[in-house]
Amino acid sequence: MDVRNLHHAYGRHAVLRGVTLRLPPGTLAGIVGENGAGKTTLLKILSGELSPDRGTVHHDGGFGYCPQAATLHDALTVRQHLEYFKVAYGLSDLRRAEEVMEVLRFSEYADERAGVLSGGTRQKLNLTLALMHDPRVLLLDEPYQGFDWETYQRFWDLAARLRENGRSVLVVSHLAYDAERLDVLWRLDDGTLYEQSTEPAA
Ligand SMILES: Nc1ncnc2c1ncn2[C@@H]1O[C@H](COP(=O)(O)OP(=O)(O)OP(=O)(O)O)[C@@H](O)[C@H]1O
Repeated sequence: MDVRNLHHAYGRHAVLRGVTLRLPPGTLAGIVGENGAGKTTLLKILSGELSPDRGTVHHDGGFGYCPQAATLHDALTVRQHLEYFKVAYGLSDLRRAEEVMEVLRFSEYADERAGVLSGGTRQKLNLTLALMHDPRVLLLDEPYQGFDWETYQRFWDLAARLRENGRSVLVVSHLAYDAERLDVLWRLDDGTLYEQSTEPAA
């Protein structure tokens, strides 16, 4: 994914003022920024949901987008969500979805309706839906929100595996999480990205 000089404003409020980044295959990258810094705006532009005022986004091949607010249908079960997305993605089976569910340990919820799931389990489903077609580029907005510690660790194992398989993963969060797991970390501040060290603090 190659992103050049993105600018975006809501009315007179300039949120992005020249964002440039490159995500080569096999990269695990992070963007942190305070509330309102423009992280979601940037992800919406990268995913194509929003057109930038200026700048370009190039990527070759499919991508998965895990938005901050889970877009689930409360009346449908977990399995029905998977079947729906299987058709939408044109997949022949649910093998990959089942693998992700195993890793995140929520296979036993397959027949539960989304409306009765806990926040963390909803987020697991949200993540599975973004990953089940094995996209080349993954855009994840606060992906571990509501996860307990063990699930949080499993999330990072999953991200590391994707990276080993040549996928590009971009994790966006307001927290300066475990930076040493990342190849590159940027801070979004005042509409621009600043590269941060990923070395553990001494
Ligand atoms: N549709 C919109 N119309 C007008 N202003 C908006 C709109 N969406 C976002 N904004 C404003 O743009 C700024 C950036 O919002 P954005 O949601 O991208 O930030 P964020 O970094 O994702 O924040 P958070 O960490 O709180 O989720 C905020 O000041 C927000 O109020």
